[in-house]
Amino acid sequence: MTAIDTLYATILERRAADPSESYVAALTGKGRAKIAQKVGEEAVETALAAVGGDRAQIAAESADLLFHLCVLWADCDLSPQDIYAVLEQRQGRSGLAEKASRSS
Ligand SMILES: N=c1c2ncn([C@@H]3O[C@H](COP(=O)(O)OP(=O)(O)OP(=O)(O)O)[C@@H](O)[C@H]3O)c2ncn1[C@@H]1O[C@H](COP(=O)(O)O)[C@@H](O)[C@H]1O
Repeated sequence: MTAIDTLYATILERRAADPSESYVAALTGKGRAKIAQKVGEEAVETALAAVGGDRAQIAAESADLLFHLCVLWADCDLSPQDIYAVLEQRQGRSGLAEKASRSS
């Protein structure tokens, strides 16, 4: 099990928790648009940290991003395995071939 699988399992458990005791439950209760907004904010913070070049900050922002992405997947009824399956389908294919297939 990867750290993402473990985190995702925790998120599934916490979705139905008391929102006053659980960030996952509180954010989930605000709806998918709010979760998606948080993913966007954390992605920007990760990108800005990368430009700044502080490796510890990049790692911390990346962890925030992955966490919020997992909350979003859970809300969309997608599991990490669904994402891994897409990544595995792309394994061994050139990124340029992938790009060409998307634009055709
Ligand atoms: N990995 C995380 C994790 N990463 C980040 N965060 C929270 O994500 C929030 C987002 O950070 P921001 O700086 O954007 O803060 P904010 O101002 O509080 O956010 P908003 O008010 O805008 O929503 C912070 O409150 C962090 O604590 C996390 N909260 C929970 N987890 C994991 O989820 C598990 C369940 O958490 P609870 O649901 O709180 O029990 C925990 O045990 C952890 O394993």
